[in-house]
Amino acid sequence: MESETSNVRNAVVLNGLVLIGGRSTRMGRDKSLLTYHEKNQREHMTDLLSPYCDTVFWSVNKQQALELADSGQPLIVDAIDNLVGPLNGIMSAFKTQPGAAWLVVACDMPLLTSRTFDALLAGRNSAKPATAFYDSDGRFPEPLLALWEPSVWPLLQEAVAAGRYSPRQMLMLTDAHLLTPPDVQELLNINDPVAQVALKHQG
Ligand SMILES: Nc1nc2c(ncn2[C@@H]2O[C@H](COP(=O)(O)OP(=O)(O)OP(=O)(O)O)[C@@H](O)[C@H]2O)c(=O)[nH]1
Repeated sequence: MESETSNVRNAVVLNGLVLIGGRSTRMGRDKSLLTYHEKNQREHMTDLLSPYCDTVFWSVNKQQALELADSGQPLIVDAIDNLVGPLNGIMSAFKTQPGAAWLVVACDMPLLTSRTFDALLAGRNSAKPATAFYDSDGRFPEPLLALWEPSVWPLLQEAVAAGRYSPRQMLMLTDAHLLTPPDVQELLNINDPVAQVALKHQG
């Protein structure tokens, strides 16, 4: 009975969202256009998400929306006024399709593999507003790889109205279901050229 119930809950559309709308000020170049694998990060992440998702969207800022208008790539444009940061992408996705669940990933996690996504999907608890991993210190949720359920949408709206804009805070406030990642190294963010060079030397 339990598994039947969770199957019914999981019958909602699951979309992918690759966050590429950031400013990349620390990197000095658009992080989503960096190439660590055969394709740049925005395309590589799309390939990783595709097997799990009905449609994979790129979460873009308004300038990128103009540049990518003819790309054929499904886009979600930041639509929340005065909100800069990844939460704008997540909120805008729910605004577009409130009834869908969203598998959201940042573009700057080049070590992610399907092993981590398999674990997230296998550990999904759709009775909770979100499922995510503990980050490298093992105490807090990693904010930019998470599966957000439709039930989180009103909670996000309330939080933003109260002036809270951090996805990590959202996961904590909403009592997200948290998992231990199969390999915490895969959650590494590469935000600046020093980290990028260190990664190259490491690999
Ligand atoms: N759609 C959207 N995505 C964002 C926004 N800000 C950040 N992101 C994405 O969220 C992820 C994490 O971004 P951060 O590293 O915190 O910020 P950033 O702007 O990319 O980089 P910095 O300017 O160096 O802080 C990346 O995948 C970004 O592309 C935003 O305002 N809108």
